[in-house]
Amino acid sequence: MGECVIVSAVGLIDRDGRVLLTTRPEGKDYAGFWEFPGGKIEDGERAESALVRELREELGIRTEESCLAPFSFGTDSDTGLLLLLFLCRKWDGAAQGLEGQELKWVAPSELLAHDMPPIDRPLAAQLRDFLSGL
Ligand SMILES: Nc1nc2c([nH]c(=O)n2[C@H]2C[C@H](O)[C@@H](COP(=O)(O)OP(=O)(O)OP(=O)(O)O)O2)c(=O)[nH]1
Repeated sequence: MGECVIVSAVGLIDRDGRVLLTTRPEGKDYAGFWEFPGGKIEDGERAESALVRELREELGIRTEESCLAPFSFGTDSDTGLLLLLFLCRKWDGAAQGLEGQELKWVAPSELLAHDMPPIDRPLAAQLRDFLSGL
């Protein structure tokens, strides 16, 4: 049994109700797949501070822990990955792909039309339903 890797990720929701997806960089797991921005939580780090840090490093936007609302989580039994998905509607700055990743603001109904790692698909479906008021 391998280690549990915990990842914090976020559904950033803009004023039009669209969600930001970004591509996974070349050379990493699931390269080219669409994902929610975020990354691994470092030793001793809180889930929310990891996200605030990742959003600054990867997208150049600033947010605060109090702007991150826990939404859902998913697990991958093959890899032991635990993905914590937060939602955020408030940040400063315009998101840019600082690590060469592509960015796309996606309508909730279009989320599942994107290739995503398996752990993301049920989360994307929940998010679509939540944003559509189902
Ligand atoms: N950020 C993010 N990672 C995801 C998602 N879905 C999913 O399976 N993952 C996986 C891919 C990776 O195995 C892991 C995240 O690791 P990462 O590569 O982004 O983390 P990191 O920036 O700390 O990377 P590194 O230290 O390994 O370079 O979670 C998702 O929606 N967002």
